[in-house]
Amino acid sequence: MIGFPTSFLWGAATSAYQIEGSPLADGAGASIWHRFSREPGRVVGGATGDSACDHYRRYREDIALMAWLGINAYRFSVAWARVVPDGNGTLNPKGLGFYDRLVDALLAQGIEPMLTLYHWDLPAALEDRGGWLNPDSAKWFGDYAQVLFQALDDRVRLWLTLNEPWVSAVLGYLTGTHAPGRRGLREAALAAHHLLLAHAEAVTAYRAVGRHRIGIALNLEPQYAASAQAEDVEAAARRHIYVNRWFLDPILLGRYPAEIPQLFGADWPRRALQRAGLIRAPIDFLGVNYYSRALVVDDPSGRPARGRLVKRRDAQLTAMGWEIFPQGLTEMLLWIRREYGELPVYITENGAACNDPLPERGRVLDPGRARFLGRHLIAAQEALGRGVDLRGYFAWSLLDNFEWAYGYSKRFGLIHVDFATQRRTPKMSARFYRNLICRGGANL
Ligand SMILES: OC[C@@H]1[C@@H](O)[C@H](O)[C@@H](O)c2[nH]c(CCc3ccccc3)c[n+]21
Repeated sequence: MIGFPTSFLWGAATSAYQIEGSPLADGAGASIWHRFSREPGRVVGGATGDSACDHYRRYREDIALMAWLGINAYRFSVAWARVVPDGNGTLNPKGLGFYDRLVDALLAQGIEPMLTLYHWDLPAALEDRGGWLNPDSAKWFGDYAQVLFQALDDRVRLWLTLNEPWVSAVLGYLTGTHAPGRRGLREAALAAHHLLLAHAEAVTAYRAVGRHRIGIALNLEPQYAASAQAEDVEAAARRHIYVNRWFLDPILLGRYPAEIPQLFGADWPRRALQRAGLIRAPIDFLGVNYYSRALVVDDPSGRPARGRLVKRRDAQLTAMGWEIFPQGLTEMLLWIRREYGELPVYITENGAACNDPLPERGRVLDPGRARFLGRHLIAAQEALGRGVDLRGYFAWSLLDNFEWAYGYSKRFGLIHVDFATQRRTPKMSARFYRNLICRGGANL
């Protein structure tokens, strides 16, 4: 088993709305999650990101924790509405100033910033103009990206355009469980298309001014048939197109999978097919967010992929109910290489929600999370040994934080946060990860 390259990035990941708090401070505009979390019934316990981890004010303390952890990279996202409060127009220097200081403080600790331009928190003012359903959304995003390229490309060398556009489109516009909470197959397909055009707009803009590397972070999930029955095998194949290829193909091949218009039927935006070619703006690396696999049975009523998810009775699950399945990471990484060729890859998210005990005498014993990380790093090492050009791993998440519709009821952090006092307590898994990084991932 070969080890990890010495240049390997050992990181941790977060996102703006989930950790920053102070959503309207210093001239920031509201985001769709600021609005959505205030709508009754949308978030467990009626929680919002008003405080979250108070990272907007405590970022220096958190960077000191990153230094203690020994990570050499940190993935974070920029809140679009801090930098451009109405989404497309006047800049807010104070908003940009926060990220300027954050990047400098990271570099001062020898921590490589990986910046996600968009992690679901669209400016509310743009939602009022149709949001991702408006064909202008790609240009809005390109203009915003340009601002950040100008301001930070002298220090940020790893850029991500979007975090999981599939989730933005499906949970935001089909299931309605995420902001902006709309429900419609046609809207989801249209939003997805505009998100892809926005990604391409930003990559194209970067090619004109950027000196480093840009990619995108996708939630990728291997789909397994729950039985050998033909109808289950076909359902898993359909869901593979729906969850993985719907976005990978346009981004990396410049065309939608042929099966996608069939899955969406009359709800598929016809013009999308002609414009798919615009989406293939070559990227420098792919970000893979891996958590679990899906086990699929045929479900003729399931829209649009006509497949339903099941769990094995003996499956080990995280506190999210997701099956712990490390080999799926190896298989996904190998599949990407077979299907799309040699492309540098970073695991931009991997982690587990666990029912952690409360801190006791400054310790939080979360052996399940340490074991999850270890098993997935072994799976990553397996892929490396079989030729995958894996450049880094970002644990989700540095801190317990606002877990979207679950509010603060699900904890993914390496570091425990007491949201009442904002006290941070590194968990056992943080020490495990720290020790592992110290030895460069040897003897996993
Ligand atoms: O749910 C844990 C994390 C979120 O906190 C991140 O913001 C997000 O990037 C992220 N993506 C996934 C996997 C895809 C997914 C997203 C939302 C709900 C279910 C699955 C898991 N996570």
